[in-house]
Amino acid sequence: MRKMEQKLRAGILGATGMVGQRFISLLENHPWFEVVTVAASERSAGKTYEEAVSDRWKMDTPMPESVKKLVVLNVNEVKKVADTVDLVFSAVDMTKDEIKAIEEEYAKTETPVVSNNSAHRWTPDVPMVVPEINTEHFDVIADQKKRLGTTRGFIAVKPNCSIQSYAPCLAAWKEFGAKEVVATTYQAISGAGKTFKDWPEMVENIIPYIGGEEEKSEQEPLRVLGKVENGEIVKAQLPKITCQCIRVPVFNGHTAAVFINFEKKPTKEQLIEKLVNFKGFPQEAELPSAPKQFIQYLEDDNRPQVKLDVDYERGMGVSIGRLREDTMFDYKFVGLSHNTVRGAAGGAVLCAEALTAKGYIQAK
Ligand SMILES: N[C@@H](CC=O)C(=O)O
Repeated sequence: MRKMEQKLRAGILGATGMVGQRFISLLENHPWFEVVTVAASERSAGKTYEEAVSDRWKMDTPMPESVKKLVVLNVNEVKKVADTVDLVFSAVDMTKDEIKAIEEEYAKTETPVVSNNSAHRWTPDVPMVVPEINTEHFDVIADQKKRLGTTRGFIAVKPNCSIQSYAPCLAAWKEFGAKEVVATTYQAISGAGKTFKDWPEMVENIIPYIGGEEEKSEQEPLRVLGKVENGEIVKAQLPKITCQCIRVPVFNGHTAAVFINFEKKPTKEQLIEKLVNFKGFPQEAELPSAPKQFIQYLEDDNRPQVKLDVDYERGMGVSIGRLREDTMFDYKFVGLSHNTVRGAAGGAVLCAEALTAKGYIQAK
């Protein structure tokens, strides 16, 4: 792993919410980034982070001492926040249009923005990256900077949490030409920023609707698998994906049950071999948050299980199991990933590490 002479100063936008808290806990003792600024809505501004969050801390590790006394800044005071940092992680909770605008404002202060939000996921010159799959999409940053009129400020995003338990398989199996995918996701309540305490109706319940989620789950893998053409990302045409997204009474961990057809049907052994050997830039560059093994394949019929497997590779790995031939499709399988680590803050931190290692983010 590369050593940093001086850590980069990081700010967290939307620091008091569930994903903001996850950023803070993942960045505790991070070798490259140090959280120096926390920003949130006007309601929290002026309080210490500890006061602003008080009994709303939802992580299973204690609030890091290093952030407790930081005074929360107003996220709308863009220049004031940007002046204190080298990059920001964004988990702001606003309308899509407001997020689009404020993330661009931050980029225009020459501050790289690495965002967990969906607002810019389809902006043509904004890369949406799973670092094991498509860091070549960072190439569009040069065109984005021209559009924004910046020299170092830009926006990069990570995709939705729901796709992380099956999209990596599609990338690993690219040479077999996946052509049709039917997926059902079983999504944890932390994806909605909730605990069972603040969402008691989810106890022993299933809700078959998550607003906007099915479109994201069907379309976003295609952008991740797409290519860069003339400074823009052009999405892949295949596979066709149809998806149902269901909220289940689990705290952390999104599971997906997937059926798949290929152009060239591989053997089960070939599929497993591709999964377990799949790696990318994070593993080659030994990025600090990279899982050593991105995808594990579990042979037992009763795996992956949320309780046993959600924290695989500190929540940064993906667990696949139950791969078998199907009567209507070529194969079916089950995938699991940690929705607030790999699927949210952890995915964004890995993205920022890849951007730093490739020279897109430096000290101001
Ligand atoms: N929208 C998702 C969160 C993913 O980023 C969910 O509700 O689970």
